[in-house]
Amino acid sequence: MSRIPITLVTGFLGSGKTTLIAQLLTQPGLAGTLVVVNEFGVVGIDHDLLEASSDDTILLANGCLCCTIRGNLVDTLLDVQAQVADGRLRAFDRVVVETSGVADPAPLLGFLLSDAAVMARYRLEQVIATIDAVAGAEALERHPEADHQARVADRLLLTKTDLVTPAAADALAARLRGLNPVAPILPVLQGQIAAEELLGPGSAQDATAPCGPFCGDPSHAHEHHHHAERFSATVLHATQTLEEADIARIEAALRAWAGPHLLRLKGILPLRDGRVAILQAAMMVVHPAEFQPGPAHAAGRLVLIVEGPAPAPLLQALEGFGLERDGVG
Ligand SMILES: Nc1nc2c(ncn2[C@@H]2O[C@H](COP(=O)(O)OP(=O)(O)OP(=O)(O)O)[C@@H](O)[C@H]2O)c(=O)[nH]1
Repeated sequence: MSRIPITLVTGFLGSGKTTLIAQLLTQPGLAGTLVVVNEFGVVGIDHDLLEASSDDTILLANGCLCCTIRGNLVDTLLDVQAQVADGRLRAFDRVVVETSGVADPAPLLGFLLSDAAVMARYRLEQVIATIDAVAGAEALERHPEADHQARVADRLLLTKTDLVTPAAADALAARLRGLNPVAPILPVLQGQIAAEELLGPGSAQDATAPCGPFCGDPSHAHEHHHHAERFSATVLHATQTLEEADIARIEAALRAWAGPHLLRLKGILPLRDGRVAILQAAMMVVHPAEFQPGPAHAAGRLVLIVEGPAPAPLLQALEGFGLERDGVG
């Protein structure tokens, strides 16, 4: 059974998460989506769109399902699977989770990645953050949650650019690039974006993104480390293919070091046998590596987002596997 991809949509209060998701749901490709939201109705669902409901899960006319988080996200994700299994809920092939605007997504990623039952049925595809061009800079300044949301995202969506000058939007984009040098920044008006542009394999596996976490173009002057910042983003390039046993050793090195200082780690490492190993971690959780058939000439990358500078002993250990730091911190 193939695992169901999860896209986490994070972003500060009022930054346009609901607008984005509601717009995505109108697109035919997303008909089999289950949307999980924090509060009933936050997806702004027009009641005409509602077709049926079971417990607190509602079926929208376009075929999407929408449910509210009961207890915690892990319980909800397992519960909806149980509902599908016993026929109470129609099957779904994608999950979009709208997190609370004030939630720090890093612990949430940790919970997801650490739950074996969830990870057996689902896979974390990507994290999208909406950043409000009007209020975003202040939110980043005042709220560590907003800062974390921007740092851990695979894609940053700059919303409400119609309400600010191009110079202000550029200044915020530059700031975001400083916080998260590896995520592409996409301006989105009223949530209007083609699902294909946004969803899909996710950056951890998306070696072809124009300038994503795995941007390999040396002409892109990413600033990967910021001494003045509390956090650093470090990108390591794979200079060689690896054996499965090497991946186990890399996981062990990461486990020895993971902790609350680790906001997020994502990696795609090519193996000698043509597969790739996908690594993901957040906080103290290092999810067991997943092995997939790799795209030909997959460019291996590992991105570390940590509080403080990336620890030298870990970088040294990773260097032993041919993972070389991209740029100087
Ligand atoms: N002008 C303008 N308004 C927008 C845009 N995107 C969203 N909005 C408006 O911003 C307001 C907040 O958007 P929401 O989608 O509810 O934001 P949210 O992140 O889901 O908010 P919370 O659920 O409170 O965290 C709504 O009134 C939207 O219509 C945009 O690109 N331009």
